[in-house]
Amino acid sequence: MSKLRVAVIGARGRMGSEAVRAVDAAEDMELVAALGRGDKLETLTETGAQVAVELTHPDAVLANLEFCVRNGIHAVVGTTGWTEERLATLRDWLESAPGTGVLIAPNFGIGAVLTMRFAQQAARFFESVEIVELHHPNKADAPSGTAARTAQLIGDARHAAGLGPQPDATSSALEGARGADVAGVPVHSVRLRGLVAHQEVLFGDEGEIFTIRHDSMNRGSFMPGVLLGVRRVGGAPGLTFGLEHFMDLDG
Ligand SMILES: NC(=O)C1=CN([C@@H]2O[C@H](COP(=O)(O)OP(=O)(O)OC[C@H]3O[C@@H](n4cnc5c(N)ncnc54)[C@H](O)[C@@H]3O)[C@@H](O)[C@H]2O)C=CC1
Ligand SMILES: O=C(O)C1=N[C@H](C(=O)O)C[C@H](O)C1
Repeated sequence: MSKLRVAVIGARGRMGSEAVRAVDAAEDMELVAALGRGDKLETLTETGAQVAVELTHPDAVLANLEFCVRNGIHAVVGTTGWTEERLATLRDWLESAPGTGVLIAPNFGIGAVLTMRFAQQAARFFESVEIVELHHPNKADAPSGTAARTAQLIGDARHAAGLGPQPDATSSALEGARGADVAGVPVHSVRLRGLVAHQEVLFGDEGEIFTIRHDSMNRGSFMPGVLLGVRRVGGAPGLTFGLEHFMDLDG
């Protein structure tokens, strides 16, 4: 069986270098290109890449994906910074490229995907909810893509269940003290040397607290998810948002 021809964009970064190693070690894949900042995207077409793994920066990801989609190269994207407007732009490009698939995974960690699912399930049962995400201090964005996605899923579930805003009597606060409001959920971002990627979702109601916590101790933890995405994205034309769509969570 022929191997999947895979490229990594952002190959010299923390995640990209790990992805290069993982793709290289996968028996069903061939690493055909490892692009860093300043390298030409044309290398992707010249090397016949079938799937590109995109792990760069929110400012760079759209241009890289435009090139991939216009050239029929499937993409597995870990880069953060997605807004509805950016997603709409990407969907427009994909409409003109039937057969091309893009997976955007806010988090490739299996435990992080489960955290999001469990938080979504728990949302309607608790009056209060807050998210604390904790990352290394070199991270470019805050809140994390994972926390933003988790908050959105919780906010949507609360709305669907008819829950109103959560109680909060704060009438005076230093700016930022209550975190960022994402879909009605306060999100607090910690940046601390020594951390990799961590998240706590705290649910509260009268007399009980329910906490869901996930810790990525190293970036190797993301690689099974990256490889799953690479194997599956070619069979999923259009935009897939979230690795859970390639996992049998209810099985
Ligand atoms: N979805 C997930 O599970 C994960 C996502 N991330 C996200 O992945 C992204 C990268 O994270 P890190 O690897 O920690 O960052 P990093 O800063 O270590 O690496 C990014 C690399 O991309 C390069 N780069 C920037 N612009 C480029 C361009 N136009 N073309 C090619 N290379 C370019 C940089 O020079 C750098 O080497 C971030 O958005 C981060 O939040 C990080 C970890 C897990
Ligand atoms: O930058 C990181 O490190 C991570 N970014 C992603 C995010 O913003 O959610 C995924 C993970 O948290 C690590």
